[in-house]
Amino acid sequence: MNESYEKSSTSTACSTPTAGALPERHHDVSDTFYTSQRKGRKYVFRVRLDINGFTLQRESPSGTILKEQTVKICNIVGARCMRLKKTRRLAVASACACSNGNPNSPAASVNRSAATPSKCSTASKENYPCDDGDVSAYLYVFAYVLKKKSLRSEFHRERTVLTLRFRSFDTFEDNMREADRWYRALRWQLHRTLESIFVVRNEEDRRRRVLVMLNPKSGSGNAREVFNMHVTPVLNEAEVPYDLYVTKHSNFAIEFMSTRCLDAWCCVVAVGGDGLFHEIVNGLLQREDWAQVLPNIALGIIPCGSGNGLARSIAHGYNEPYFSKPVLGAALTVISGCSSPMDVVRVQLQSRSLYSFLSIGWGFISDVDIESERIRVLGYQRFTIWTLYRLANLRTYNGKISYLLTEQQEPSEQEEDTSHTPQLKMQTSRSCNTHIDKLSNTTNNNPSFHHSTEYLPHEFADVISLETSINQSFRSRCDSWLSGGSRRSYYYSISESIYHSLADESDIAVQAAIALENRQQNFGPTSSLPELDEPLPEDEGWLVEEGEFIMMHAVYQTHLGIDCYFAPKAQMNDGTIYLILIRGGISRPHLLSFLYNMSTGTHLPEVNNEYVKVLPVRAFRLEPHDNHGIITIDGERVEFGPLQAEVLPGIARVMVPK
Ligand SMILES: Nc1ncnc2c1ncn2[C@@H]1O[C@H](COP(=O)(O)OP(=O)(O)OP(=O)(O)O)[C@@H](O)[C@H]1O
Repeated sequence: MNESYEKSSTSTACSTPTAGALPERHHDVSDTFYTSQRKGRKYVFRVRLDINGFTLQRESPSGTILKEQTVKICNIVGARCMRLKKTRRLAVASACACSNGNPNSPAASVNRSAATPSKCSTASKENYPCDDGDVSAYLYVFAYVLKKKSLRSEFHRERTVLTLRFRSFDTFEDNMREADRWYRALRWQLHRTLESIFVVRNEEDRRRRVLVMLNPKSGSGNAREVFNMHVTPVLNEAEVPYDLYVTKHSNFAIEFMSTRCLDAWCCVVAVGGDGLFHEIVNGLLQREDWAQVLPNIALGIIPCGSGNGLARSIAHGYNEPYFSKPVLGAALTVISGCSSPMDVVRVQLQSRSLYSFLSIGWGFISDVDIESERIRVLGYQRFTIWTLYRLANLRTYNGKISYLLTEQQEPSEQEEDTSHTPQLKMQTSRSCNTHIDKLSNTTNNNPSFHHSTEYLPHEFADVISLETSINQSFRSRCDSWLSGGSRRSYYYSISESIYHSLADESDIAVQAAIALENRQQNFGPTSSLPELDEPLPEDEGWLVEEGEFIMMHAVYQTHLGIDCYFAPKAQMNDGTIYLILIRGGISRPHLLSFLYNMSTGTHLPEVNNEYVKVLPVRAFRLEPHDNHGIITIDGERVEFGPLQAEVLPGIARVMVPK
């Protein structure tokens, strides 16, 4: 959807172009625009931008308001001021049109200009053919609005471009100043809704960027294409600077996160599955300075794996549509600037301890998760197929599970109210495309941008792909994000980068794993549990379940996968592990019904019964009596044997939708 409005040449308000920043207490802007349609009818619009977003009021000639539309600030990701690239024919045909779908309309041209944008500066005139007679400046506002196709259908996000055309003044420069004033007002409003994690307290602080960690082997192996095609356009629209690292082997992300200086980044986004996110969390908690780093770095995920339990749980928890465009929703989450505390579970195995954000499994579900790896090529379907196979060949496991029940708590109110943080300065508060700076030669406020390659150690330098940067030109960014396959863009395309994945058994991958194990020290919060080989204290209320089990699954997010609504009561930071036990002896139809209903979250009994139990706990210990079986943590296989786990409420921060 695109909407285009032209600034009336008879505008009344705010018609004096102002070059500098807006005064702090006056960031609302309003003006009169008009649209005209093919049949020649003109509509007058009052357009206002304030803390709520854009309000567009259509007026009758007598000044009565006929219709009001809003584009909410929470749905707006960014804006661009540009000079429209068009041929003379289009210039004539498109004047002031706002008709949707009109190929000649400026709005329709937005999409084309996204492909070859006319960078709006005097210099750009030389590079791009412009209609010399048109001195208009355009403000394109990008929003992703919640829509429903029909009453019955699910909500989905639809990209909307609102186009405002400024042409009250005789020169392009003056019109651009006016467009830029609106642009700055919008940036101001957008920044007000950001959390402190995305802002710096004073101008001396180092500018920080988004660290993107991408696993090219996630899911069906198309994470790079997904990122290029669906994520970078959104990051660019929102002017979010980022650095992309493509993992070379497993444990790459652990190594990176645990050993590198992370000062350059305000958040880490995993483009992959839960396994990659697990590596990121564990890498961070293997740092000696974890206590300083963890609260100051938000963690995000773009779902490209085969399970995607965390991404689904985040979307579910915030009523964000997931199924139509999961990657788009996650990309919008990343740029939302919002984060929430998230529980992490500390797991003690016999040989080491590690951290988990999703689940610990023993038995049926873990068997399916790991054994179905051999049919990974089928994507998410591999789980369904292997579930049926395991059901036909049911196994039971003998063991003892001890646990400490928890009181159900309200989620902690740790989120700061940062909606009004005027003393803070947004890290990305200056756009590289604020052409007005070039036009008016205002270099004084130019912060010195640090390109993060300066923080790169040599061994990682070859995997960075300089996809985008706030100080690169818009043109080069477009080249890089438009298509990994296009000829023009291949210089920037990561598919042409020197990245080569390494097989797990390759020398480098093996050496990396050994180095990691040798170096592995566990920092992170200290455990409140006794050592794994020590008895549990009798006076602390530990309870025990013992015997034959089909499975034990401990979960702390709502979803284990996109359609596995496993723990409906779980919340991101409720300090609770949901321990779900299925005992041996359960009938196959009962088990089948449990498994079948997992997709709707109706598989758990209201009241625990002989075979199925749901136990909200804060810690537990698993002691298998067999010497074989599969144990998974966050869907990844770990050593088989006894383990114990305890919840660390809200110690990490995860990026969430607005
Ligand atoms: N370049 C790589 N080559 C091979 N394996 C890798 C590479 N990068 C990461 N890995 C490993 O791949 C494993 C799985 O990755 P990831 O979680 O991203 O995808 P997935 O398993 O398909 O998704 P999910 O965990 O949601 O099921 C991780 O444990 C990680 O260690």
